[in-house]
Amino acid sequence: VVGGEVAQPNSWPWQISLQYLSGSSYYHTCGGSLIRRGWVMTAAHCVDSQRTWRVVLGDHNLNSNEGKEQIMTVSKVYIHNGWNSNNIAAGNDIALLRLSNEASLNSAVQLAALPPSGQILPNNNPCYITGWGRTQTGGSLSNSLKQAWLPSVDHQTCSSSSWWGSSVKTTMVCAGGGANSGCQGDSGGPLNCQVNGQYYVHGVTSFVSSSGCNATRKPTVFTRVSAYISWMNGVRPVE
Ligand SMILES: C[C@H](NC(=O)[C@H](CCCC[NH3+])NC(=O)C(F)(F)F)C(=O)Nc1ccc(C(F)(F)F)cc1
Repeated sequence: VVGGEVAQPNSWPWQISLQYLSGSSYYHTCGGSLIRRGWVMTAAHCVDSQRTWRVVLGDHNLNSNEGKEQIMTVSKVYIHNGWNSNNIAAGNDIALLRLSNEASLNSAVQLAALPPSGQILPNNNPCYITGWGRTQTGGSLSNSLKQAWLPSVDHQTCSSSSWWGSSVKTTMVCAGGGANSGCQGDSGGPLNCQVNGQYYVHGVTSFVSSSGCNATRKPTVFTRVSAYISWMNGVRPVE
């Protein structure tokens, strides 16, 4: 997250850290959202390589044990059939992770609220991006979870020629476009948008400009969660 501030610990209790095993250590690579006690929603581009994954719930500072963490291994990865790793602009950058155990829900670990199928946010809807991603273009990951104010940008604006043009599809949500943005390491994490006083996860962080995370008129682009509700229900039959 470029800009914004360090979040109050556990104030986004559905945010998870997706980590991969390298040698004898695990490393943060992406964010995600807990959507059922045994299921995490993340980006397909985060998990389209063969790795040993784990999910950390209830975390704030990735480098210290604060006692609220729950560490889960991943038993199965479900990547959207329409995902093409050579064409992120085609969309479908969404995946579900089946956890090996069910999370215990408490003040630090909660389920994300998902929007109704098909819901489209108006322009400039209040939203926050959260994540442990780079804090500057080319910078390092954040040790502590960050949040940044990132109001939604409607499709008409976001797909205009001086913005993202045809790289942005209607199955995506744009947000920001100014000094604040997502950045590498925030992928897969939530865009948390306030609707009628409650936060819903409307986006899965997908891409930013290759010329810089917070490039002007290149808002952070998210997979639009409301376009994938039925796909998710098909993957994980409602428990
Ligand atoms: C460096 C930048 N990285 C990204 O945007 C990566 C996703 C990369 C997936 C492929 N390895 N995502 C992020 O950094 C995220 F945190 F914002 F989500 C990037 O590649 N951006 C980008 C690439 C292609 C296109 C497009 F296809 F539209 F031409 C748009 C943006």
